[in-house]
Amino acid sequence: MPAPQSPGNADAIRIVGLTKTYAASNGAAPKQAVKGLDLTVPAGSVFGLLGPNGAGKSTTINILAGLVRKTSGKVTIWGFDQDINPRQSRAAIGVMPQELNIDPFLSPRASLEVQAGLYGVPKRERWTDELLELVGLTEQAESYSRHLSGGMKRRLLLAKALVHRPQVLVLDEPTAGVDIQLRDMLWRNVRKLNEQGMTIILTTHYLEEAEEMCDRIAIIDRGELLLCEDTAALLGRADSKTLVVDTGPATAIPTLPEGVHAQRRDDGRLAMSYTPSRIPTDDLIDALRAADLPIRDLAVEAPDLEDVFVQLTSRPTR
Ligand SMILES: Nc1ncnc2c1ncn2[C@@H]1O[C@H](COP(=O)(O)OP(=O)(O)OP(=O)(O)O)[C@@H](O)[C@H]1O
Repeated sequence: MPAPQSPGNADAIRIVGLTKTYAASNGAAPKQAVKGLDLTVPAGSVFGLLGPNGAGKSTTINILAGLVRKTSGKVTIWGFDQDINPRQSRAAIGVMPQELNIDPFLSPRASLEVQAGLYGVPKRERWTDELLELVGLTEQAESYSRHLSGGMKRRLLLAKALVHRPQVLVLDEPTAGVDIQLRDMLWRNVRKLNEQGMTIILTTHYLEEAEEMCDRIAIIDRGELLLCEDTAALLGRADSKTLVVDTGPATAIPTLPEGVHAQRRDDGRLAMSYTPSRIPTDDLIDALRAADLPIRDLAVEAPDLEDVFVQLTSRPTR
């Protein structure tokens, strides 16, 4: 697949002042799902859009995909303003949705051909065989899609999102409820496509996955942006560490500096959580020595994205 052309600037997506209010229906009040969102996704990045349930992630993605009409704001995809150049901005993005919206009576090959037709991809520019190969559906190419397993349907959705060779690929919760093999296949493909120059945007509830895959992460909550940073910088924000020490057969917890939270883990090791900006690691070691505890082995556990997320939103992801 040829590397996507540059958008003429460094941003794959630019969102300015985006709002979305769903109209009142069935007695429910109008719902403002997105409240003035500003967001920029650099070209070539793997970008994570995270947030608790109801944060406005799907609404934002559906606006990018042209499936939901924004209330106000400006959305530019690969340099094309959605309002001024709707066709080009739509052609620059491919979306793998959460729902398995596949025509059960079409084969995977026919689904891809129909999708290519919808995007106006000329026959000679189609890459149906390559796509089937990419997602591992060559053998099932001519079967009815209704006979595919759930995992195979998801793979077909990925292929469908790619028929028009978009510069930006959006994956909405791509691994929710999928098995490890499919997850590995997805991430291998995502890495490959990204190496070829495609910008990837993904939402996920699995923070380890975001931490591993994304080089930049935005966290939104209640329709507003809480932060948008490189993953490494984001992880550096959490001012917490855990010192885990094998103190031998001892079970008592020694006197430790104030503010240290200590517990014995199931394997007998002493785990001490502390705030490194306030309590030097040395003070913990000194406290163990003062209590005559041997230090047979020790490890420092760094904070992960889950810690940062909970600190920022005061809620777990689910
Ligand atoms: N069609 C709709 N009509 C009315 N309200 C809606 C509609 N779609 C979403 N909402 C509301 O808008 C808010 C944002 O929803 P959205 O689906 O964008 O969040 P999300 O971050 O994707 O959440 P999740 O992680 O649960 O998928 C929620 O309060 C939701 O109930």
